[in-house]
Amino acid sequence: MSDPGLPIIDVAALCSPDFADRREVGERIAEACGTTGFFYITGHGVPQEVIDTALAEARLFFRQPAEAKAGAAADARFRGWHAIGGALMYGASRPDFKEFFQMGLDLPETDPDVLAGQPLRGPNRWPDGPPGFRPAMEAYYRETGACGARLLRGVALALGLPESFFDARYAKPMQRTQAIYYPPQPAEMGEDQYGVAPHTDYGCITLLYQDGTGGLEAQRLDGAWVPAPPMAGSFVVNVGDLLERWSNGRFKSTPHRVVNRSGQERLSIATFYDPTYTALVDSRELLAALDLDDAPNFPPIQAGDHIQNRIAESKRHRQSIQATGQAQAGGGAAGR
Ligand SMILES: O=C(O)CCC(=O)C(=O)O
Ligand SMILES: [Fe+2]
Repeated sequence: MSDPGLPIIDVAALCSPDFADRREVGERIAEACGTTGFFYITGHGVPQEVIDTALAEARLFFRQPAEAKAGAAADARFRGWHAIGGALMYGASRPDFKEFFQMGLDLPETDPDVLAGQPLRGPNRWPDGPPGFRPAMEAYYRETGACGARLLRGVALALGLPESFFDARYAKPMQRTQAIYYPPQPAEMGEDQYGVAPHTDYGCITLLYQDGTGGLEAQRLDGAWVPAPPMAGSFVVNVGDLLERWSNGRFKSTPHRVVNRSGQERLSIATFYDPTYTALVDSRELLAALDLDDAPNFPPIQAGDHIQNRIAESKRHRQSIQATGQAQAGGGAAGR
């Protein structure tokens, strides 16, 4: 296992009955989040079989012809399959060279939040095949969500907050789990063609499992881009915008990107583990809890509104690029 130069944290002790053990993990998380905002976790408790099965089934799903995948074409809530050309990061000049399948908290049409038209809420959308895809993705969603909840207890400790701080704010999480497929990228596409253009994640924390291909890069505080290569059995975790806001800027939402220069296909599965839509992200809570006089660096915002705003921003950007004829691929919907 080569040293990726980013912190590797064994988080198994977050489940220890001994508070001192849990606090020690919190300290390591504080160190990582306060610097790169990008780290690897081991001892995460997600069974390897669940990960391997989800990767294998996702690979089978993506390798199908477009017509088969179109049966689960993304709806207005972003659930389902997004074809290539569907995502354009704010500031990028070309759509990301990737396709993806997104699922979230599976809510029936009769759910009060769905009835009220809360953005991104609703039932998942499934393709006809492969038959193992749905159960594999559902297991992955469940396990990585549980892992996200455990990890957030460590993040709370890292911020000097009660361990349970995030629990109530995740009663109905905006978890989005996304299988992402990067086709082999022809070299002639040039340097400004990204798998995912530089961006920060919109929510709190992201847990990412990547196959062995490589291509993910994170930006250090000094501006340098460093590789975050695959490390078998571990997740890459990064801080998103909402955690930066909640922490009043102590933890940074780290820019990252994917450049697939391998000549091979690449597969990853990201879980954006984000709060209830209506959870108020207010850094004054942290300042009060820690008895600090610092001024809040961000105005309070509803978690879902921030995520929705960033998706809308990315969509507007895509439309303006397409209007000026710069984009090489089109269709689908922007964002995640
Ligand atoms: O596929 C990856 O390695 C990263 C994907 C990513 O950063 C994203 O979708 O936000
Ligand atoms: Fe990302």
